[in-house]
Amino acid sequence: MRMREMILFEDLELIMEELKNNEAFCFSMKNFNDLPMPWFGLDIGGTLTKLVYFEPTDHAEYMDTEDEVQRGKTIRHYLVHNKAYGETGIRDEHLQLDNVLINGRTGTLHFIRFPTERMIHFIQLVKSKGFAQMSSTVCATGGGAIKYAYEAEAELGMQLHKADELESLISGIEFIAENFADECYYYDNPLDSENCRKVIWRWSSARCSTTDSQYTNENRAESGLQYPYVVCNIGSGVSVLVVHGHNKFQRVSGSSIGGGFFQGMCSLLCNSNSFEDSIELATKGDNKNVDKLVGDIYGSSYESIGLPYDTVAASLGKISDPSDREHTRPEDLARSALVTVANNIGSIAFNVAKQHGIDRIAFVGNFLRVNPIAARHLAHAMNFWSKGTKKALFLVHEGYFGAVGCLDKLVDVTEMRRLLRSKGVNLSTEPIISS
Ligand SMILES: Nc1ncnc2c1ncn2[C@@H]1O[C@H](COP(=O)(O)OP(=O)(O)OP(=O)(O)O)[C@@H](O)[C@H]1O
Ligand SMILES: CC(C)(CO)[C@@H](O)C(=O)NCCC(=O)O
Repeated sequence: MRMREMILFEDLELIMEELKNNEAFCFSMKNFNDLPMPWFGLDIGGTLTKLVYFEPTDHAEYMDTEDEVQRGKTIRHYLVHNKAYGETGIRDEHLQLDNVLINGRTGTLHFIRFPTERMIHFIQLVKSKGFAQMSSTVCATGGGAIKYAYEAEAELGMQLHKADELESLISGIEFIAENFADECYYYDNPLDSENCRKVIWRWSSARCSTTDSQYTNENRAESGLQYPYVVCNIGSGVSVLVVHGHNKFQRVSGSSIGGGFFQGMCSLLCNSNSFEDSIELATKGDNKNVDKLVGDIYGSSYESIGLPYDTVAASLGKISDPSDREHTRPEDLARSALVTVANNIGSIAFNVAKQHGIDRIAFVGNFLRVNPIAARHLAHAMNFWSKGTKKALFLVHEGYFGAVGCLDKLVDVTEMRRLLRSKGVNLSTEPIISS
């Protein structure tokens, strides 16, 4: 088991080195030759579980077994024909990606999410629908891949291919952003309601070109997320990573004031029952009614240190007196919670980017789902504090990169097999070495 994880996640170069230097180094590719269709990537997070289903569309070319084709049909019937599963499962149809090439196979990526608190129920559902008996490849990441491993593996009688959540996150970002030109965007004039525009940011080409009317087609969007770049993942909690190259990254900072904190605050302060309700409230609110601004303290900007009049000086600073509570609107409180979380994360991400001399910061995670207010605040904060030198980038598939990335680990395996064969290395078909 250990050996399999090593092969899956260690750097390919390292394995090649090992093989060159140690003739006795022998391992089995049996398990990798045999990655039965269909493939699933599962990211079991602190709040949401993200399920990515890769549906092959090239059966004829690959002569999949009748069994595999049949399994595909059964899963399609349940997963792809529905947009909602029970009361809490949702398929994000607008994110579906067709003609994706993974591990040498072409197919469609489907994106599904449900609350992690339903995980045990999900395992039971998979069992009751008979999906567990079907041979398939399930890659899993996120804290829940460890926490629920026993239940999943014992109840379903299948083995999860486990992957580290941050490795998967970066792999997923790079895989999607390299393959889908319209994935990445930034905001021009983020806090200007009249002139705010989303602009596509090309990962690798020098030109921005799109026909999608929601985006402007500006040729001045130059190059995309080249190395190094910062990733700020805003899930339940926040992780900030510096990425120096392929498979080379470091988690340099984090914060517990993230998406979980926002929803917790809205639940307490505004009786909000869901993230969507909290966002709706925040959209109607004005944080200036409850937050104390620099202008409220100075009567103007604090120019000598560059703090504008409308910068929040103290979150919730206008409602410290108990008598203020009666007049406080839930909408304003929700907006304040949103802006506070966004500003705090913006400040951490900016300091990381500054400390490491990096200009591009990609913000991802489901806190940004249906949440342009937070994204625009982050964009403004990066722009303002860096005097326009650092850019906040956003990605369309927001919270799904971990799930895609753990699937994408299969690509490395195929690539490794190809490389080893090209070097004339004979692979053993003995069972995998453990230890
Ligand atoms: N439908 C939703 N239900 C609950 N939270 C949602 C929903 N949509 C967006 N969110 C926000 O997304 C956050 C979770 O984001 P994400 O799925 O990226 O993280 P996670 O993987 O659950 O957490 P972590 O990475 O910290 O383990 C929530 O805390 C909430 O702020
Ligand atoms: C614990 C994880 C990595 C789980 O995804 C995430 O929730 C997180 O980064 N939380 C913030 C922890 C911190 O304060 O650094």
